[in-house]
Amino acid sequence: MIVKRGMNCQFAFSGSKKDFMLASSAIFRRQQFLIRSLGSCTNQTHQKRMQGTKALSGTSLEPDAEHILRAITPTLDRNKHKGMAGKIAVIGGCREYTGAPYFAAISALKIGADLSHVFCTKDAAPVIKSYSPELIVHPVLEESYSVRDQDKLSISGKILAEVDKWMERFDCLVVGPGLGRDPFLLDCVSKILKHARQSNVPIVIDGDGLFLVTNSLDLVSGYPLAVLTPNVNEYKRLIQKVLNCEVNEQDSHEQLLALAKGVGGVTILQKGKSDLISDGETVKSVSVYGSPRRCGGQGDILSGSVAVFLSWARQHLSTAEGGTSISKINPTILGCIAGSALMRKAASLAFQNKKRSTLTSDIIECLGTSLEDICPAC
Ligand SMILES: NC(=O)C1=CN([C@@H]2O[C@H](COP(=O)(O)OP(=O)(O)OC[C@H]3O[C@@H](n4cnc5c(N)ncnc54)[C@H](OP(=O)(O)O)[C@@H]3O)[C@@H](O)[C@H]2O)[C@@H](O)CC1
Ligand SMILES: Nc1ncnc2c1ncn2[C@@H]1O[C@H](COP(=O)(O)OP(=O)(O)OP(=O)(O)O)[C@@H](O)[C@H]1O
Ligand SMILES: [Mg+2]
Repeated sequence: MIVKRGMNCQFAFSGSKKDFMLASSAIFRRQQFLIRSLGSCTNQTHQKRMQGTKALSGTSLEPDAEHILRAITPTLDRNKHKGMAGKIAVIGGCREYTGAPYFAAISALKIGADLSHVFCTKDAAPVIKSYSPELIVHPVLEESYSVRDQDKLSISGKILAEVDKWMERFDCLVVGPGLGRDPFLLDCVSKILKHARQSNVPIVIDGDGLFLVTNSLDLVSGYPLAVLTPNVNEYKRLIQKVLNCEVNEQDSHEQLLALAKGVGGVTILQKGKSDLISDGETVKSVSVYGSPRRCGGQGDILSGSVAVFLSWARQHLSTAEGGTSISKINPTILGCIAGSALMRKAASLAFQNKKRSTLTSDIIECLGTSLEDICPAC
């Protein structure tokens, strides 16, 4: 029996010494937990207050992501026509991977883009179409095994022409989810990247797209509308290639800044426990609590989300009258902050509902509610 005497927590205890130790250590742990919780509440309140004043000033590391989400998400207006809320294209999807391009493309729609295209290999297309009738799927890419050497030049020309027909209409490309690493296919995608760049179309590069650009940095170097979204492995490869050293976790901000500068000022979103974002000028961090589930495909949701928010940020900045509080921030950075914060909020919500069985599709189902919470549609 435990009797609590007053506030100083002394106990009358009947039982063995071992029982007493166990019980008191449990109480001690509970007390510590409460103290930590109080501390973190105070910290959070303090942090919120700080965010209110500093978040958008460019000096704060952790920006007010909700404010950014509210500012850049377009209103729903009956005068708008189809396409005005964003047209996104994902270049990815091969024999092995059909989930990744689907996750990226459907996430873009679930957040609020009007049209989402997927350019994938011929084998992957019927599979991706069967996941969703909402996606516009182009079975245009080819892998080496299906192309004779003598046909490569003409086929690559046809692929490029097919993508070019659409290029100028897209607000953003996502290149790489489930793309695979076939050399002929990657060669065609290099050409698509060059055309996108010539047309000033923003590009989010993820997954195997990062494998491609890490080996051919010229494809993105110096292009301010390029966003790279590396995971731990992809980041390591980029650091080795660009800075010729190993990842340094002690100086992670400085190293990310140097990496983004080293690739000519592209924006890099380094995914992890906290997401770190830099364009070579500034570093921002998104640490909104996400989910402890690490199922595959969450990076794909992120790349589709960043594509939408980056398009919306550009649209917002081009139409905003005078200086809004975020008008001086690079739209690629705004897109990354918004995409990362929403993805993490949705992951947290999905985990509350599904716990260990949380899957990527559960997180996608929470994207709408999570955005609605921050930024109601009406
Ligand atoms: N459903 C689908 O279609 C999906 C398809 N996807 C597509 O797959 C393609 C390849 O992408 P990727 O992410 O598997 O390749 P990459 O980063 O080289 O990792 C390879 C290996 O590295 C390891 N590893 C990974 N993270 C680590 C970490 N944090 N810390 C330590 N180790 C870590 C881990 O190896 P392991 O633990 O098994 O040794 C992992 O298996 C790409 O196109 C992508 O879009 C995915 O989007 C998922 C959903
Ligand atoms: N340790 C972590 N804690 C919380 N969130 C994390 C953690 N690691 C990654 N994330 C979040 O999960 C998302 C996907 O990151 P991840 O590193 O899993 O990408 P990925 O490996 O490219 O995923 P994919 O399986 O789609 O290829 C990011 O938004 C990131 O913020
Ligand atoms: Mg990935």
